[in-house]
Amino acid sequence: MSDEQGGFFKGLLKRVTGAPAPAEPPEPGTAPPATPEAPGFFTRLKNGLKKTTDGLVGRIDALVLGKKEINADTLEELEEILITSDIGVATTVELIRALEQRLSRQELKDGQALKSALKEELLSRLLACHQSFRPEGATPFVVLVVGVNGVGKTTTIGKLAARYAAEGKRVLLAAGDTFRAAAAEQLVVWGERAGVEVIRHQEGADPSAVAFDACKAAVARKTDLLIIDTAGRLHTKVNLMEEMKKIRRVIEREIPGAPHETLLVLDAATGQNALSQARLFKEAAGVSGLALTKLDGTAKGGIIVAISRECALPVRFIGIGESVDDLRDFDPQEFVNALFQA
Ligand SMILES: Nc1nc2c(ncn2[C@@H]2O[C@H](COP(=O)(O)OP(=O)(O)OP(=O)(O)O)[C@@H](O)[C@H]2O)c(=O)[nH]1
Repeated sequence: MSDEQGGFFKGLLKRVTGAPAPAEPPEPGTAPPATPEAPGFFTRLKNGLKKTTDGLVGRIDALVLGKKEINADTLEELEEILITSDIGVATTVELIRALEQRLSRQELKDGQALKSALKEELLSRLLACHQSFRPEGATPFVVLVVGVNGVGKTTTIGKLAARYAAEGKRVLLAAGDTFRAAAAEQLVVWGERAGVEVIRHQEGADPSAVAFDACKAAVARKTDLLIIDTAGRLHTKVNLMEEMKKIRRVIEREIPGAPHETLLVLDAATGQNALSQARLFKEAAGVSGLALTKLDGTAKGGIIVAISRECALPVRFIGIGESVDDLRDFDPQEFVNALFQA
């Protein structure tokens, strides 16, 4: 079993066996203990972003602590913090320029004002290219999911299938990753859990043939949402990129206007690497939206700002854990609030 499979099945096992033990009955005459509420998504988001918060906001706090005034030197030090928090050089330069202007307008009186100004500037950049994912306006609505291996594509598809099936949509999955039999198995497990069918072929089959069959089946079954997985292909392999173009051509021919979304899945923990994958895939694969996974447990969450700003692509979803409800619509306001632990 590969590490990825191992991780997947371990995650599954954890979920299966991780149910809390039945509570002891309360002592006679005592009130039953209050059942702790499962933490809400915002709390989980805050917890998930903790490392990024510590690395970014924590260092800003340390920078301004005890400072009587914010000046050009403070902004220079802030520049270094932003760059090393994976916000990216281009976006950092832009942010620092905006803060310099605020400084010259005497708007940055103290550390708190600096933090608030930075929060506003980050938010406005995230909002500039924000657009939520709405699988509407076409039946079937076809989503092609791309990205290098191990970033969380299959998991993301599984989570989306579960969510939209629960909303009452007719969902169909296609196991276009025919390079690894385990990839299709993994998708089938997610499909079973969500009560969603999976179109799959033998290992080594032509992924375009899977896409073709899936499109035909989706039209025949009046599916609302068809999600097509692809192999974890490396952007350096030209032939694999060509194959992705072939899959697109097949989909376009079968369902005019499709794919309606080409979702690039990126592992946030890979930082600058995720940014270069986004640049390459954007051109080669016609990416229209992004899913940033594994924001939990990484200090590199700032990459979300760099990617959405520098690639001008909307972040549709963020992943903050392995369980089914750890994939959420990306909400810029909620994200910056969680980042600044507001
Ligand atoms: N902590 C955390 N783990 C995640 C998240 N999303 C996915 N994972 C884990 O990342 C690992 C890889 O996920 P997969 O979905 O198998 O990745 P993939 O891109 O489909 O990989 P290939 O099938 O090899 O192409 C699994 O162990 C997932 O449980 C997330 O948001 N947070």
